[in-house]
Amino acid sequence: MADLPQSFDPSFSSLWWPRDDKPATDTRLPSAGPVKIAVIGGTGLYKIDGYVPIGRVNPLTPWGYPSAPIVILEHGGVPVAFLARHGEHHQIAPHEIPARANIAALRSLGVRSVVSFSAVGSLQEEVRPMDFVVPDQVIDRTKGNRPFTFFEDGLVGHVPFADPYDDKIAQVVRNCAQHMEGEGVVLHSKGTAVCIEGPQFSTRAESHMYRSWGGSVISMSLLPEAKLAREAELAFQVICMATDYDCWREGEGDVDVAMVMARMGGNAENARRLVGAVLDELARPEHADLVSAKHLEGASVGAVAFCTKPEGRNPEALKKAQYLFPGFLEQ
Ligand SMILES: CSC[C@H]1O[C@H](OP(=O)(O)O)[C@H](O)[C@@H]1O
Ligand SMILES: Nc1ncnc2[nH]cnc12
Repeated sequence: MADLPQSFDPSFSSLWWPRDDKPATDTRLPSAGPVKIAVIGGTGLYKIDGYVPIGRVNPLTPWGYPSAPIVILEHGGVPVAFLARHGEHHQIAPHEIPARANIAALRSLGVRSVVSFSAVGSLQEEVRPMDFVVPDQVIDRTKGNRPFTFFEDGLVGHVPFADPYDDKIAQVVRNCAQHMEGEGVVLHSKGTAVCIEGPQFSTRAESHMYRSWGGSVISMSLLPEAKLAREAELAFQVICMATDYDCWREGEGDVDVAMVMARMGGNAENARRLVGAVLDELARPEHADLVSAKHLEGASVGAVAFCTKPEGRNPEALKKAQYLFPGFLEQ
């Protein structure tokens, strides 16, 4: 059996077994302690340079397996978990992403802060392809087909979501990008993201409508990851990279996959450098509380405890929630 981190709850040890039932012999978990920081990579970001892979884990959560085995990377003694949102071969469509398993699996490893990465269309002239955007708002245009909450089936919880992303992580990203301005990194420090259902791109009428709503960028993967991270008390921020002007801009080709891939490829180096700089910064001791998401601790327990009375709580739903929060609402 693989070495487990000190903080790891042994009752979940059997979950550290790869999907194909092969022993996790390639898993050497970090000596530096629990893995607190994770990166979720989207289109075009399938690895992070400068980090050494030291293990792969594939936890079976009450919501199934994550999109891909989670790769544990290490750099300067700091462990980071990396998860490919669309699977290792980009074989999972946005509406098929097992977002609950992804977030739950990361949390089960000790992760408390997540930097997510998304390829997006630009809805504003000034957000040029290759620019980065750190959104502070999101408009949900998914169709309710995707699982978007951990609290259901006899356990109700309503967490605040007025500010869907984590401004403390966003500030770290902004500072890092500022230092990289002369090196071709252009970052817009705020913005409203629109998350559509996909997998088809938008119609021209929709694209114009999203612009009129004040949307800055558009993607298919910004939600429900963020909602679930909030419920799981993880500090979560998405970094977007514009790859196209969707289909609203006259004289510009309408978005297609080849365009997205080409622009991601063209700017992949900057994306990796930005993510690397953010991780290095987050690893500094002054960000220890942020990385541990101390500012979110207890929010979900409260959100449920005030809602569903003890006699109405479904034991099965409670057991699932206890995977996220061991001891959750135990009498
Ligand atoms: C391959 S184009 C559409 C695809 O790109 C974005 O992916 P991600 O956000 O994971 O980087 C978009 O959301 C779609 O999934
Ligand atoms: N125009 C677009 N719409 C939705 N998702 C995208 N990902 C990249 N470009 C996109």
